[in-house]
Amino acid sequence: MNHQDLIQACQHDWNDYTEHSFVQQLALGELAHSSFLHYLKQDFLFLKQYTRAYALAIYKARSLAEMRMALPSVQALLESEIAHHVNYCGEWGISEIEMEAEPEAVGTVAYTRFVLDTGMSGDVIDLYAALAPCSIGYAVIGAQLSAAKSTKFVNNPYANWINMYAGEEFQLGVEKSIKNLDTLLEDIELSSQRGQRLCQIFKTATRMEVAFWQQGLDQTKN
Ligand SMILES: Cc1ncc(CO)c(N)n1
Ligand SMILES: Cc1ncsc1CCO
Repeated sequence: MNHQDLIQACQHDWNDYTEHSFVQQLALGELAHSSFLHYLKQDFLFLKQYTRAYALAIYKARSLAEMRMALPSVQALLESEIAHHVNYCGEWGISEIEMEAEPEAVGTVAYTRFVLDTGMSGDVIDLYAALAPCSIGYAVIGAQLSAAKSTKFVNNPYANWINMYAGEEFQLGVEKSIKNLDTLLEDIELSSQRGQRLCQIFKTATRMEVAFWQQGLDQTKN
């Protein structure tokens, strides 16, 4: 099996995730500031836990080659993506210290602890199945938004966000992660118990992504 099988096994949830109303409104620059700000602060907290999960992938690795697989992601998260969120929040008048002091929303706790628990109680492939919707989904969303004629890049306060996920650094990083995931999945039969379990994990994380967007939208104040 490969990563496409994981997506196809939850195609409906996958579409809800990658075409969510939060994303559509963001592309048009019509998303409420209150929604985006809540999302951005929660996503910062999400990324801290998510980086711990990538570090767990090094701990759970069975070989040096597998240990090396996770390192670029840890680095990209700490030095690039989280830094981007901190800068972004800075522009909106919020400091890193304030962001770290923000309480985690229930959807943030649920998603990150699901990923960490899957990795703690399972093996390294279970962990990668739980990590995968995050990186693959945002790469799909970034590419879709940057290709769509309807996306606004001028007078859109969220243009930076789109450019980051559509940008080469993120896209190439995810391409590499997908190659690694496909290597790990190569010898697993989709219809086997193991294959079905991985589909289940991937689907749960995808549903958590839908809830994460919704958590932002629910903060809409006019
Ligand atoms: C919730 C969530 N999923 C995926 C990404 C992509 O890294 C992110 N920043 N946040
Ligand atoms: C930077 C980054 N963000 C989520 S995953 C990842 C590493 C590439 O998969």
